[in-house]
Formats: sequence, structure tokens, C-alpha cells
Amino acid sequence: MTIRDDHALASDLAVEAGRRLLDIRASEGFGEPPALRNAGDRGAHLYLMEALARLRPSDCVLSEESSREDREDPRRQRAERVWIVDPLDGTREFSEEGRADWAVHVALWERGRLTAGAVALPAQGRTLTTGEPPKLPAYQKGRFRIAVSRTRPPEFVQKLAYLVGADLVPIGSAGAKISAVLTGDVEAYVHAGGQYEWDSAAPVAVAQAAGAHASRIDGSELTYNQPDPSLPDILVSLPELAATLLAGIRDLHR
Ligand SMILES: Nc1ncnc2c1ncn2[C@@H]1O[C@H](COP(=O)(O)O)[C@@H](OP(=O)(O)O)[C@H]1O
Ligand SMILES: [Mg+2]
Repeated sequence: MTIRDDHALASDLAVEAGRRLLDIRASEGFGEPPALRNAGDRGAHLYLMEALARLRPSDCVLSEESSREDREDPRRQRAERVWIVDPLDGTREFSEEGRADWAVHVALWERGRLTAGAVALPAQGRTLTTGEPPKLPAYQKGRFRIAVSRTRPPEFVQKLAYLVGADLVPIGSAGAKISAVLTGDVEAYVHAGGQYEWDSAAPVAVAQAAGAHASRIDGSELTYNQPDPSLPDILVSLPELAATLLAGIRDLHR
């Protein structure tokens, strides 16, 4: 089994889960958003769990939709290979007709680092993968754009935007926001106040493979497969903007 197989598997699984999510959206309709959200979360989770159990039976899986007991399984801490998946990131946006800012995240963590990953954006018709990392847009000096949560933007982010000369762009889903950095729709993504490993593992794997900056907002490393999957803040940006953003965040937290 080659490393390349893991890149391709992450991509295939994210794409197929995304295809199923589009079907669920089409069959359920948008009349009852909570039911649609639930059907999407469950459908994508069950598909990914079944596929990983069949195709990578020796590996562990950490999924947003796993039971608490499964998430706290001590075998995960001893494992050398753990798939970290968010079957439906941007669940809220998935249930809103016309929105395309939701994603499927499939990442592989091996012995301390993320080694493969894919983010499917089914309603945008694209998938970003570590197998073929996107080519980062060229950095242009001047005003830039920072993606933030539509519903839970960090409270300091407005001041940060003012300080560094940026405009805020609300987008749903951590995966869609990090993808927006990689495809040139924005230049950075800043989040704080709460998030989990599955919200960022796959998009961070792709961002790192593409050469983007990805860290905690204090500049420290993002670490995955921890006993507690809470990973509450993140900065992803074009590499040229990282120092400015980290300095701005530091100044605001002094
Ligand atoms: N303060 C917070 N606490 C916990 N999770 C948060 C959070 N802010 C954002 N998230 C999670 O991060 C993902 C992206 O959120 P947002 O679109 O607001 O940026 C969502 O994942 P899910 O959609 O998988 O639940 C959301 O639940
Ligand atoms: Mg999520």
C-alpha cells in the first residue's frame, strides 16, 4: 500500500460522501432544515465509517458524528494511523437552499502529523486534495480579504481587519473557508472561540501540501489526534500574510 493510495482514498471517499449529500438534499428538500441536517450528518457519517472499516480495517477513525464512547476510545491514542473526518462541515449551510459553502472532510493523521486529506465541496463541483494540491494564488500587495464564520466570528476579528487593512468575508464551513484561501476567493481565514480537530484536519492537510500558512492564532503548531479533540482557534493564510496577521492578533491580545 503506497502513500499515494491514501491520497486517492481520501479524495474518493470525500467525493462519494458528497455525492450522497447532494442526493439527500434533492430527496429531502429544504422544508424541514433540522431533518435535512440530521439526514446529511448521518448519511455521510455512516458511509465514511463503513468504507473506512472495509478499506482500512486496521486504522482508527475519529469522526464528528461518532459516539462519545468511540471518540474517547483509548486505542486512538496508541494508533499510528487515524482518519479524522467531518462527514458534513457547514451543516447549517447544507440545509439552506442555494448555499454551496459546505464540505466533506477526510484526513489521515500518521505518527504525529497529517499526511493525506481531501475536502469535497459538492455544491461547488470541486474537491481539493493532497494528491494534487492546488497551486496557491500569487500574493498581491494591498487590501486583502479575511474569511470568517457567518454565525460565530471571533470578537477581535473586526479590529484585526481594521489594523491590517482587510475586509471580512463571511462564509460557512471551516473547509469552505480554508478552500477559499487556497483558490483565491480570500487571502486568509481567522477563527477563535471553539472548534474541533475534524473541522480543520482535512483542509489543513491540503493547505500544508499547497504551501499555505496554517497555525494556531498564537503562531504555534496545530496538533491532531489529541485525547481532547478541541482545537479552538486557527489561522490559515497565504504565506506572505502570516507574519502581519500573527503580529496583529498578538497586538490585539496584549
Ligand atoms: N465556537 C464554536 N464552538 C464549536 N464549534 C464551532 C464554533 N465555531 C465554529 N464551529 C464549528 O466549525 C465549523 C465551521 O463553522 P462556521 O461555519 O461557523 O465557521 C462548524 O462545523 P459543523 O458544521 O461540522 O458543525 C462549526 O460547528
Ligand atoms: Mg465541522
